[in-house]
Amino acid sequence: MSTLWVGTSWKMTKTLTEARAWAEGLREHLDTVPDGVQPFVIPSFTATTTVREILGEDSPVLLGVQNAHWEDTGAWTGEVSVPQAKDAGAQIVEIGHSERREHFGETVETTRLKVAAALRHGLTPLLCIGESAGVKEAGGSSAFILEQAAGALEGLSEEELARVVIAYEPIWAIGEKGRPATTEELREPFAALGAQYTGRVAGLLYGGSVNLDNAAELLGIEHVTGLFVGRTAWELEGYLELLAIAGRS
Ligand SMILES: O=C[C@H](O)COP(=O)(O)O
Repeated sequence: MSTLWVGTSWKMTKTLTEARAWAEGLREHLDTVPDGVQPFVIPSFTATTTVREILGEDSPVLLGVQNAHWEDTGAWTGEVSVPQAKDAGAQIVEIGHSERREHFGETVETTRLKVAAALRHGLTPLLCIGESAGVKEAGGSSAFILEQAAGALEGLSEEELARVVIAYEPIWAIGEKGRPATTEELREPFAALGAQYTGRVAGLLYGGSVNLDNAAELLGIEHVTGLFVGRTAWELEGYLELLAIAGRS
């Protein structure tokens, strides 16, 4: 059985006090992380080093950042580079989340550059893809996400591809304004992604309104090898329960 990845991005939430409490709580419960489950947490940049220090250097919990620039250094005010993220303790770089595509001009081209930068520095790119409600209604979900993925992963060798994690997060299913996807709705896009990427990438995750009631069912969809979670995992209890659910899947 392949590893099940179960992780959370905190998006733009949590003070350092809150980040500390969550990370310390997780550290205390590490013995409950089931075998075969790969936990990861992606805090705001401000909490990266704090969470790294609390979890420790050799933690089984992987640590990520929510974005990083494709250049290693330079005059890019407001940006953080992959080497800087690595220096702060990150092992994963989240790339292309729909909120970044919508609000911050992320494109297929910038996701490609960022995937390459993460790989160049030995970090795991967590590439997010997902279609809008309009694309879904027009019947174009699978073609759209395959194009996003192919564009971002263009030119990679099989060895490099094997280090990439893909998270399929339909925009219509994400966040407060989203609605949970049904397993029926997800079967076709995952079949399309699976046909291309199962066995070639490190993980094929689902994200978007994952909760304690739908997590097991989502993990049962063919080709799904993990969950990428927002709100449900922001409370540590929710995250621990998701890890336990994955352990039973
Ligand atoms: O990064 C996580 C996803 O955007 C999902 O967020 P959500 O679980 O709150 O819908």
